[in-house]
Amino acid sequence: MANRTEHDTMGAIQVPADALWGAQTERSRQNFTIGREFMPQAMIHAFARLKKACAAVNRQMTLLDDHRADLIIRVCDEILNGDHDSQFPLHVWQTGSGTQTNMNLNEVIANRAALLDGKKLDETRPIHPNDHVNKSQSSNDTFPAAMHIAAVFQIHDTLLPEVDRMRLTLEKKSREFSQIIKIGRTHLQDATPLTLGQEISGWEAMIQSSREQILQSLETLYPLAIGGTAVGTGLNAPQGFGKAVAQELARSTGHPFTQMENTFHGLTGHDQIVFTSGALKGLAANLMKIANDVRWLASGPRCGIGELNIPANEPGSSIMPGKINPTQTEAATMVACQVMGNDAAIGFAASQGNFELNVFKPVIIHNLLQSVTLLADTIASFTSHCLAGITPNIPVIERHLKNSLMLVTALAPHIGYDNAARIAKKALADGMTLKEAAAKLDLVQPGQFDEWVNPETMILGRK
Ligand SMILES: O=C(O)C[C@H](O)C(=O)O
Repeated sequence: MANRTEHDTMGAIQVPADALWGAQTERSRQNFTIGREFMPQAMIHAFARLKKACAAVNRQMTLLDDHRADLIIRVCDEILNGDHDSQFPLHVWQTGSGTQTNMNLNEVIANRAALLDGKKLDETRPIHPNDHVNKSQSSNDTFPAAMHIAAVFQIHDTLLPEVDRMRLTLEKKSREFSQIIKIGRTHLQDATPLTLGQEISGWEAMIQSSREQILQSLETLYPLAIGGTAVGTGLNAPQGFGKAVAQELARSTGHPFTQMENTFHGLTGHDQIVFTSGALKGLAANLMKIANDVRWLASGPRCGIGELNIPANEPGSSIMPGKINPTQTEAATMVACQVMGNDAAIGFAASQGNFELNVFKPVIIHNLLQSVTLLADTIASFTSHCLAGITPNIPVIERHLKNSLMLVTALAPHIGYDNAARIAKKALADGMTLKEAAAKLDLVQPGQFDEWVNPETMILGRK
């Protein structure tokens, strides 16, 4: 493969001839071949938005001439358009400040700008990666700002629409099944009845609650560290630079970005991402619980609980003919485990770093964005391929309801807890119905029993 020679302050280095990146990216590419995780595209695009806003503000503050600012902005638009996705080859496992990814952006923008300006990739570029593209900036304030921007976009554009769709699907199912009375279960034991609609309304409310918690977390992400430069003081950036860049981003993206009140905090602490990951963990916990309930209620088809039918999407077994498995719930619960693991890694990483800088930034944003993507995708899949197709298995639901011993609870106000317990125990021990046991013990006459033990009057009016 043909190479060209590029230079940085360390000296010369060979770079693939047509690569838009330069010497510093190439050094990272060679020095950090760790794992298979690359800097997420959402981060690259967030950086492009940020560099574009920085160029606009540098121009307003007369630090960049029109020609250079226009070129930088044009390249950022091309990056956002996906034209240069292959030019960002760096791994997550690199310097903890993300400097090499910041320089990857600076170099690609400078080199592509040279081509747009009619020059060659031969270092005669009109734009310098550090002096112009990185003007008034450091990795230490741009990388954390890009982390927040990437998280906001990814949550807003991919996760929230799927969360909404799942909630609406559950709401529809809850309404559809509002008249189906079934037995409740607590501690995995028979309990008093409720409707299937009420049971699903609990799941719907859990998803709504997660949605609200995620929206609260977005509020913590809008403030950006930009303007703090190397240690938070803003050295080499003009007064008001960070505020103006945040305003420009708010104008161009429609998200209410601001400059963080304390930029020292923005560089050295990532509690906002810990908080956001906590909200995602809450969603993962709710997803785990709902998917588990669905697969238990659908267990069988002959030897399980069997109260729900779920869509038969694919053969479940390579050896057992005709077997159908609850595969969507398995994917969803695996994702929930991964999100909880990511949350633990984010918590550890955010608690680290010394003095003015947290140097665990790439691992923090890699884990957060992976959680968002996995949750968005699995929720979409679980909703379309499972939840939307759930139907009740009425004969099984009715059989379980009639068999349940805990309908006896309705007798307690009439004959007392102790007598009601005697009826339940006798019915269980002698294999008879509650009604038969009540008559045998001479505690409740059959007519009274039918009047008092009526599942329809035991579900109250809620939802
Ligand atoms: O890359 C920078 O702008 C700063 C770097 O992370 C450092 O603090 O050494």
